[in-house]
Amino acid sequence: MGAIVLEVTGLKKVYESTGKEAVGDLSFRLDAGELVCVVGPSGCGKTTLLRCVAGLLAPTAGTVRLAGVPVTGPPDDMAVVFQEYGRSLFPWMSVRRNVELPLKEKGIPRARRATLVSTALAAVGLADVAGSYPWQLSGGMQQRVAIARAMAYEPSVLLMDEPFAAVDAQTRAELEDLILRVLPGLGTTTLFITHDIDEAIYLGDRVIVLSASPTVVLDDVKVDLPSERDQLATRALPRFAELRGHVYARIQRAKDGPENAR
Ligand SMILES: Nc1ncnc2c1ncn2[C@@H]1O[C@H](COP(=O)(O)OP(=O)(O)OP(=O)(O)O)[C@@H](O)[C@H]1O
Repeated sequence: MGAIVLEVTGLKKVYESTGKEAVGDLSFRLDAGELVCVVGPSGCGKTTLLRCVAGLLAPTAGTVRLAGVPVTGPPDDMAVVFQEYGRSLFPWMSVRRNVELPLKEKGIPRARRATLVSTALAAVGLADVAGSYPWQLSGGMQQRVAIARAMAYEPSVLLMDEPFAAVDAQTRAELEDLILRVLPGLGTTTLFITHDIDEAIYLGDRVIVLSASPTVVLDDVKVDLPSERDQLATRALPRFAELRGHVYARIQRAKDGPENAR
């Protein structure tokens, strides 16, 4: 494996307004180029974790390091794809402009921007709707625009917060395969949050299982399936079923809280 790209150490988050301890004590690391999925019971602090990693929320204790540098605000070389595609795209900007905007802010020259935008839109199969507006597209297409925007940005780390939770099952499978197809070529390190155990195993090199809140890491499961994944063949493998059973059992126990889950 490559160098450690993302390192979370002793992360704790207490929301001061309510006194709620959303994240208890989390530590894990991601190596260069890995796609690591995070699963856990509902309300266990997955989104809180992602916001702390993204530098959008200050942790109460602990650190997040990106290539060894502590994260104290949104890092330049990180991109985030949220679940709510409807709210993450600007409705008054064309698809092309939406994808281009962060590249402008990054200071990338016009010609290079045009190449990056065209390449990303072609990779997600949206080259022919570059001039359309987000509200003219289906939900799945809008989420593909958000993925293209993240890809074009060429981040060293990509964070995805239940990005496919709001699309139908068929679109979801297509978007999962899109991720598997495009990310390896970018060399991006990805933290992918999902509540779907099958999705976590299908996509991940590893699956990190979180306990109920206050959250700790219960398990860090290596997904030892062939790296070439296929919606039907991979999910039919006996090893896939074993991994699913293992993670499922972990989460069931995790619902009882960290002290009962080990
Ligand atoms: N801004 C906030 N202020 C106070 N409490 C919050 C805030 N955001 C989240 N919480 C609480 O922190 C806990 C963790 O919430 P979070 O959204 O991080 O969990 P989650 O695992 O992403 O949830 P889900 O699986 O339902 O998406 C919950 O009890 C939630 O109510």
